Amino acid sequence: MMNNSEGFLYFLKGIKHFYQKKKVLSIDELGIIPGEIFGILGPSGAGKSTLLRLLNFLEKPTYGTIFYSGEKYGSDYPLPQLPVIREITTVFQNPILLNTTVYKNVIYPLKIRGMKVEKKKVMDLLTLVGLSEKACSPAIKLSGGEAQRVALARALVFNPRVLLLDEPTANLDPANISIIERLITQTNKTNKTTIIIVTHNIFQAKRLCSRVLLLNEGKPVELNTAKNFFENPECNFAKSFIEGKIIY
Ligand SMILES: Nc1ncnc2c1ncn2[C@@H]1O[C@H](COP(=O)(O)OP(=O)(O)OP(=O)(O)O)[C@@H](O)[C@H]1O
Repeated sequence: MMNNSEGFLYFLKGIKHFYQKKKVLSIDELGIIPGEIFGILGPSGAGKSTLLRLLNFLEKPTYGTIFYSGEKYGSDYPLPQLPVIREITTVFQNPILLNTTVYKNVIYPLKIRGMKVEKKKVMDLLTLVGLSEKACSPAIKLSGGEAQRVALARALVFNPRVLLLDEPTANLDPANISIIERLITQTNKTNKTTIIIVTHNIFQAKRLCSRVLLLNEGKPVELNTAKNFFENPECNFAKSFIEGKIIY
């Protein structure tokens, strides 16, 4: 099969995804560049979370192929094996924490991967998210913003190759948003982590992303550099979306 996947970490080709008989995603071609921060925008129900689920290989697309790191996965191929899946991690909007301490939550991914736990590194990470003093506190007693920061620390502790973020700062106050955004940028710069973020917050996308994709009703409407998208969008739908005129 001919493809243009070269140079991309992910390359989606002929993706169509259905829930029951409803087509919720339809993407002819989409490449994600290694080391970029890629934003997925769009009204509610546009298919953003579905796209993230496919990128995390939580489910197979109904049709089409996902090239990841040069290998083919998708409707005609099996899902990746555990070592590949474990390179990728998702932080959800309402993370589920284990009913134990903050510290044990953060080291959990190291344990299941059989990786060494270096206490100092874990504590440094907790300091970065402003939670070193709560390392021994039960995770269930945390506020929403604190829980979200633990979830991010837990995602970053094993230095993932891909970090998928689904509305990571929805419902958080500006202080928490800024801690999380700083860590996202820093992780991308320091570790060259490829980061794909779904956000309703166009200002956040503008602050963080190198490129953005605008989805509507499961289809790409505009794919552009963040700079061009926000300063000079190509299509009217994007213009209206940025101006907050899309009602959803
Ligand atoms: N498990 C599922 N079963 C059936 N339909 C689903 C399922 N998950 C999502 N959908 C439908 O697929 C469509 C896309 O949903 P998705 O959650 O990907 O949108 P979204 O852009 O992330 O929306 P939001 O911004 O509201 O989170 C919606 O119409 C939704 O109702």
